[in-house]
Amino acid sequence: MAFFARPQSASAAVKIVAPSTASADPTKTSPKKDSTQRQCRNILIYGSCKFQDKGCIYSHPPRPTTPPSTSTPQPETPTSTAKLSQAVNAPVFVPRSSSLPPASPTLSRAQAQTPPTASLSTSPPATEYDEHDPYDPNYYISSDNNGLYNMYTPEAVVPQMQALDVNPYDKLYESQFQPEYEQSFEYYPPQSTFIRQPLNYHLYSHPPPSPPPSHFISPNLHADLLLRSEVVHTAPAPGLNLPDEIQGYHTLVPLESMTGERRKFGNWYSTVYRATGKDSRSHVLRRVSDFRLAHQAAFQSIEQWSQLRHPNIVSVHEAFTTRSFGDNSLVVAYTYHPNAQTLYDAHIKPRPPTFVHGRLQVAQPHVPERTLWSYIIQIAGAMKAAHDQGLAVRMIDVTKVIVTGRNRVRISSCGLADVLTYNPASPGVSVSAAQIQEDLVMFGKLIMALCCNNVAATSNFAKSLEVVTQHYSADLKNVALFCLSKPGAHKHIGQLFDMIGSRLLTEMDDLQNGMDFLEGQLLSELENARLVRLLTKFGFINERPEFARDSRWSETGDRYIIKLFRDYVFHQVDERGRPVLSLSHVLSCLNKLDAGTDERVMLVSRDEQSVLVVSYKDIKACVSSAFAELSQR
Ligand SMILES: Nc1ncnc2c1ncn2[C@@H]1O[C@H](COP(=O)(O)OP(=O)(O)OP(=O)(O)O)[C@@H](O)[C@H]1O
Repeated sequence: MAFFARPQSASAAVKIVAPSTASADPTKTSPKKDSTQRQCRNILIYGSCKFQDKGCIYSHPPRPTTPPSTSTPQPETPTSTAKLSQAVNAPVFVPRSSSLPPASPTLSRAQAQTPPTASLSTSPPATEYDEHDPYDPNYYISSDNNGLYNMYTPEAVVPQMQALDVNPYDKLYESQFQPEYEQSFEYYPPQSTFIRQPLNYHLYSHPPPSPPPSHFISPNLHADLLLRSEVVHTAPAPGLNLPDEIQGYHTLVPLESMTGERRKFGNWYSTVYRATGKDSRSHVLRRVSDFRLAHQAAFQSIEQWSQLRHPNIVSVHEAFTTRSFGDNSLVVAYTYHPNAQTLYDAHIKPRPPTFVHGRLQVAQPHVPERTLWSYIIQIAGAMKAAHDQGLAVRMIDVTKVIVTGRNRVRISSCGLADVLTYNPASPGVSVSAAQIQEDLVMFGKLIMALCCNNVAATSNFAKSLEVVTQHYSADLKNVALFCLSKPGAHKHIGQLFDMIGSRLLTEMDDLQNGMDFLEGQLLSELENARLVRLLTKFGFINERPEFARDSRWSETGDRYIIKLFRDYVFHQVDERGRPVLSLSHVLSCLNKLDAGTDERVMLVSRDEQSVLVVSYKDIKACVSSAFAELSQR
């Protein structure tokens, strides 16, 4: 016999509690007690009973005029329909946070609340049992039918549980506990007694049959982002004798080797440092040593560059002079892009020979054309933005364009050349036509250098053009030739976009695909913070040592629900008793809990004596109220 406790509210939760053997249900009384209602066996066997008038306690119906029928008597008409229909509306669990008192999940309290009319003793008579397939624990294991699993959604589970008082164990129970006297006679209608269910582990919701969605970003992206965040924390090598602080920037770390071969920046040497600014963020300081600023007006261009924001230009913040390095230095501060490398380092720098297909090879692979087009479009876009603002880039070089992500390039060191080559004779920052043309030529040289893997590609122009023709499309060659062609009054960067029309579309497609990919990756991590918060709450609430002896804390009300839910999420076993270690199941349960969905879940106590059907919404209320209670203590 099982009970559906009468609801005290309109809660959606249904409580199903296993019966106590000490139940007072009249249907479970010993069969001996109603023996006077039963027909005497002697009547059946011999046709009469010689003890009929001498105290036989069984009933002795008058002799029939016709022989008694040998057919099996019809079972009692079940009166369960009405009772079951009441049980349908029998929710009981009310979260503690609600105004009504919670239903106790403990057996005794549940029994106290249980109206006899909702009893599962209204189960169909035994004759109906035979229509059911016998319980086969391996049935679900061997089946790969997806629809089968769908049957065990929480919605489907409740009615199934109610119908589950039919199983072959009934017979076992009967054979063990019915007196032999009654066992040998099928004449007597079987008693409606509760049969203890073996716990059906199949009724736990299974993980989805389809492969679970990924809950984490791809390992490559993860490694890339991790590296970037790690790089920010690298410490400077000792003994560099760098200033502790300059103009509010501190913790300087050089981003390039201070020794070995160094290229000149115009007539000067420059050194790039990472430094932490007043805003606690990392910045790049490009220092030009031994530069004496003659005119403060030279900083005007820096002002203008600092207002230009473009995705392919490293943002300029400020410029100043300093003697902190022991000389007269000019410093320009830029945005820091962790783990960036120059185009030179990425594609041109000679690499040590490597084994390819078992052979030692030194050949530098050519930059793929698609990548080159992407670079060209990005740099051209940056140049156009600068030119439109009346600024010339003046430093378009493979060592001054940095790669800051997958195929993502930015022009670094903008504005520096303006300060270094400031001419007081032509004040103002308006860009001259010659500088614009100069930018285009520099751009042409950069394309040639990337195509030929050689910074000095244009010094042997004919040979370089041959390489370009051999490895790249005519469109690419035309773009390089256009940039390197003679300056003209009407030659400008906008014309380049007219030449590469369809390539722009390809680049746009790639960009959007990249965005889709990143959004997908973001989506997979979207819930993680919420789940950590939830798990933290569980950690705070479950099994607190100071309440270990306080059964009111852990074994009743909200905390009990949380405890059972914790078991449901983490401590499930499969039908063979093996732990279910499905991350997908954990994440899906926790997500539903955090969302507080109306979906119901079946929680089973550890002793398998109580079953609660509770919605995630209710469990969420339990967690909130238990946590609130904790935080108020
Ligand atoms: N804004 C930036 N964010 C992060 N790293 C940068 C930034 N600007 C430059 N770097 C890095 O600093 C290092 C030095 O840059 P630099 O422009 O000096 O290149 P270089 O190849 O050393 O040229 P040069 O020999 O002229 O100094 C490079 O590794 C580059 O990737």
